[in-house]
Order: sequence, then C-alpha cells, then structure tokens
Amino acid sequence: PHGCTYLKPLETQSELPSPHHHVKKEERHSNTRCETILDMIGNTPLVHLKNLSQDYGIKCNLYAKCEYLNAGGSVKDRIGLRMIEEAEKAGQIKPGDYIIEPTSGNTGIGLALTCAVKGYKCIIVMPEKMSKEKNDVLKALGATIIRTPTSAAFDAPNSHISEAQRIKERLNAENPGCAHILDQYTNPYNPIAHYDGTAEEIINQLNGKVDLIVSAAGTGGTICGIARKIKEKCPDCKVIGVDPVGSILALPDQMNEFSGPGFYEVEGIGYDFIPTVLDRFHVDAWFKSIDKESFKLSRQLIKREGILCGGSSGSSTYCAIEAIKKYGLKEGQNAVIILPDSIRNYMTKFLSDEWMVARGFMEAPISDKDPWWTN
Ligand SMILES: C=C(NCc1c(COP(=O)(O)O)cnc(C)c1O)C(=O)O
Repeated sequence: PHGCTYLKPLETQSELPSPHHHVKKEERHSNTRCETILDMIGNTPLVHLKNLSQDYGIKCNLYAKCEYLNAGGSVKDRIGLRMIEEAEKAGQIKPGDYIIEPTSGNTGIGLALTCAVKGYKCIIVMPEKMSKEKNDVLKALGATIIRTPTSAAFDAPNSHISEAQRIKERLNAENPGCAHILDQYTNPYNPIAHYDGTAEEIINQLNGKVDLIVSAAGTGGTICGIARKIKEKCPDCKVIGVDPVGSILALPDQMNEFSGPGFYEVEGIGYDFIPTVLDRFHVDAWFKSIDKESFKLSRQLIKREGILCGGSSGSSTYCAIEAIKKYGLKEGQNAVIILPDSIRNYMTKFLSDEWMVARGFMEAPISDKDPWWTN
C-alpha cells in the first residue's frame, strides 16, 4: 500500500532500472513523493567502506548497510511498521488503541513514529540505561515513557518486560481490548521484516554475491531474518552474530562466562535471556564485543567514512574486521556490516570526550583545543 514514486515517467520497460541499478545522485529522493514518512522505511543504502578497509588492510569489499537512514533513525523502524501492519491485517488493533512495548528505545521510536502517523496511543517502557536522546525523541513523537531499573532481570517484577505487561492488564481491565503489546521478543514479524526486506535488499545490492554478514544481536530478529534468507539464496555466506561481554546470547555458552561487571554501555544489544525470535543456531559463529573497542570503531566510522552511526555499529564493525581476518576474505569477496542506528541517540554519550574519558574508553585529549577528531 505504501511506496514512494519516482515522478520521472519511464517511457518503456527497457528503461526500468535493474535491481542492481546504482541510483544516480540526481535521481535519489530529489523527486520522491511519499504518501507518509512511513514510505521512507527500508531500502537503505549499502556504502563501500574504502578508507576503513585501507586503515585495517582489508582486501575484500567491505560494505555498511546504513539502517540509521530509516525514517525514525534505526533498523527497528522496519519491525515497528511491520508488526503494526500485520496486527491491523489480523484485525487485532484499531486506531485509538494503546500500543505498549518494552524496548531499549529504537523499537519504541519505530512504533511511536508509526503510531503518530496511524493514530494509535503509544506507551514505551525503557530501562534507565537508555539515553536521554531516545527519551526526548519518543516524547516528541507523543509517546508516554515509563523508565525501569537497568539492573532488573528480564523476569523480575520491575523489569521493562514485566512493567509493560502490568500496564496492558490495567488498561484492559478498564476498557477490554484497548491495549496491546506487539512484543518484538516473540513476534514472528520481527525476523520476517528482515527476511523480506533487509536481506533481499543486500542480496540485490550485491548482485547475489554475499560472502559475510555481521550483525549485533538484541532480540536477534535482524540477524535471524537475514540469516534465513541468505542461507536460501547465498548458502556459502557466513553469518556472524555479535554479542557484548556481559550478555548470554553467544554460542557456545562458554563464550558467555565472564568475571567482570555485567553492565556494558553499548545500547540495544545483548540480554540476560534468549529471546524467542533468536534462533542462535542460524548463526554460523558468534563474536563477543566490548565497549571500548565498539566506541572506538564507531568514532572511526564517523571520522574516516562520514558515517554518523551509533555504538552498536562499532561493535559489529570491530567484530567484522576480526572475522574478515579470521576467515581470510579475499579481493572480490563481499562483506556486509549492519549499522543499526545513528549518532543522534548518543550525542551526550560516546560522542562526548568527557563521557569517554570518565569511563576509561579513551585518554584525555592532549588539550581541550584538540577535539577528538584531530587526534
Ligand atoms: C531491541 C531493540 N533494539 C535492537 C538493536 C540492535 C539489535 O537488533 P535486533 O534485531 O533486536 O537483534 C542493535 N543495535 C541497536 C542500536 C538496537 O537498538 C529495541 O530498540 O528495543
């Protein structure tokens, strides 16, 4: 039902751009007309990381799938829209209802954006750890935001998951059927959105030649949806999952043993339980990520490629470089990193030198006249 239309009339079938058509700058978006901003979810660009490849001596083609260029600023816009569309199709929700979701923020923004356009009331339940920037975007989109303790275990009564359930029950007690949790942790349309969308786009953008895909996991919807389609169309492609130290998503389980604090700063990835939508066996190999290297790589993507990405993008990029070296990807082979969200969510966090220095993620700049991008 959605779809941007390029206004330039195509005279004949032969003029239809092939799926591998490199859209020229003058064609892209300059004449796009959309019914709503929801049409600007999906079809994100795949960008060649030439400078970073040079910096790390990478011989294969290294690409970034820039999911931060979705309408709401993250990969989770895809599932926010798809979960609502499927619930509408199934007659489960109607405009005016409450859509409630436990989230680390980006799924919340994707849902709140869709709710704003379609006329739903949105209630987002988000752990305290998540940034003020996400909170402010959600507020601007008209969502009601409830914050929960970061340290609460997923099944504790004060976790974001339990709190969302309580709010839903209370609202339905007053007005039966008015409140719904679409639930990204169990909803099949979470991975399906990536099976149908993200994966197909990558395969088309690389003319069907994909040798490695690296994605950091939270619910696991992105990596599982992509893995299922890639294994069908590019069976030799390696699918690499990234899980932060302190989380338990990686396999084998021994990788998840650690002695340090369970807390990590990167937002959106890793959990203390295995989400239903995450089929860990679809992933060929898991790599563990740490905060310091994640933020270092995010800052390098910004500084060397002009790619204004978030912290988990650095987690995936760090592990992608490790994986490319481990598997010896050669010239002509294609590696893809999923970059889930943008710098917007972390302006007062990893983008701030003070914030980074205070947590030991970087040395204090030589002088305050030398902002981070000069050293
Ligand atoms: C689970 C949520 N986010 C997932 C996420 C991910 C992982 O995406 P998954 O498809 O959930 O595995 C990576 N990076 C960032 C910045 C994210 O926000 C959420 O926003 O509620």
